[in-house]
Amino acid sequence: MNAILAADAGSAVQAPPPTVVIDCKLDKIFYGDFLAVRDSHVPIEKGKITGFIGPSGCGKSTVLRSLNRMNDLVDGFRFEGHVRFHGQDVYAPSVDAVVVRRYIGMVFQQPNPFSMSIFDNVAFGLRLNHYKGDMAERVEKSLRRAALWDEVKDKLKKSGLSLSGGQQQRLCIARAIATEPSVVLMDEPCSALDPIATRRVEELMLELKEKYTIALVTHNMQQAARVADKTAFFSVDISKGGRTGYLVELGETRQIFEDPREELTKEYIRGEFS
Ligand SMILES: Nc1ncnc2c1ncn2[C@@H]1O[C@H](COP(=O)(O)OP(=O)(O)OP(=O)(O)O)[C@@H](O)[C@H]1O
Repeated sequence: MNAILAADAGSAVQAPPPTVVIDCKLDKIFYGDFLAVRDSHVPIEKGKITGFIGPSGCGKSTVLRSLNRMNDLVDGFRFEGHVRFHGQDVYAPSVDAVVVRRYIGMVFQQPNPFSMSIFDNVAFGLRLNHYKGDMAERVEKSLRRAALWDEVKDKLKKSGLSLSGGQQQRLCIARAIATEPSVVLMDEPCSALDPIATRRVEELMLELKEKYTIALVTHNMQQAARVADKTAFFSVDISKGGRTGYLVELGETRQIFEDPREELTKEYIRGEFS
C-alpha cells in the first residue's frame, strides 16, 4: 500500500477538488437604494448544474444575471463583492460585456427567438463575435447539440417564430451554445413550456452539462431535484423592514433535499413537497 493511501486508510477515497468556473461573491446588490440581495457566495463548478431555488423575490434571477453582466443596463444596479470567471474580474473596466456573454451565455424564461430565420438566429452571436469559421457547420452542430436539428434541417430559412414553444426554447439554447460558451445561465427555461417540452429541455440540460457548465434558476423544486448537481437555496430577509434576498445554503442537491443543514431550508422543502 502506498504512503498516501496508507495515511488515508479507513476513510473514503477523496474525489479531486472541483474546478470553480465562476467565483461569485455578492456581498450586496442594489437597485438604486434598494438592497435586493446580500451575502451570496455561489461558486459555480465546472461540468455541473447548479440550481437556484427559493421563494419569489429572493434574488435568484438577480444573482444569475449578475454573473454575465446582464444587469448592466438596469438603471441603479450596483454591487459589492466580485464575480470572477476563471479568476478574471468580469466587471473590470477593460472587460467588454459582449465578450463576457460569449463565454457565459444565457437562456431566458420566455423563448425569445429573434424575428429572423432559424439559421440566422443561431448565427447571430457568431456574427456579433466576428466568427471566421464555417458558419453552416457551426449552426448545424449547435442545432444538433440542442436536439433540434432533425426537426428543422429542412426549413432553416423559415422564421424562428414559426416553431412551437418547446422548439423555440431549444432554438434559443442552440443560439446560446453556438459561440461555444463555457457556462450557460438558464433563467426558468421551462416555465413557459408544457410538461413534454419541459422533459425534453431537462434531458437536454443533462446532455449539455458534459460540455458546458450550467446555472439554472427554477421555481420547480422537482426540476432542481431531477437535474441539479448542486443546489443553492435563497430566502428573503424581512427583519429590517426591507425584503432582501440572501443565500441560506448551498450543497449537493441530495443533501439539500434530504438532509438540509438549515431550518429555513427544511421548512421550505417540506412546504413545497407536502
Ligand atoms: N430591474 C429591477 N429594478 C428594481 N428592482 C428589481 C429589478 N429586478 C428585480 N428587482 C427586485 O429585486 C428583488 C429580487 O428580484 P429577482 O427577480 O432577482 O427575484 P427572484 O427570486 O428571481 O424572483 P422570482 O422567483 O419571482 O422570479 C425583488 O424584490 C425585485 O422586485
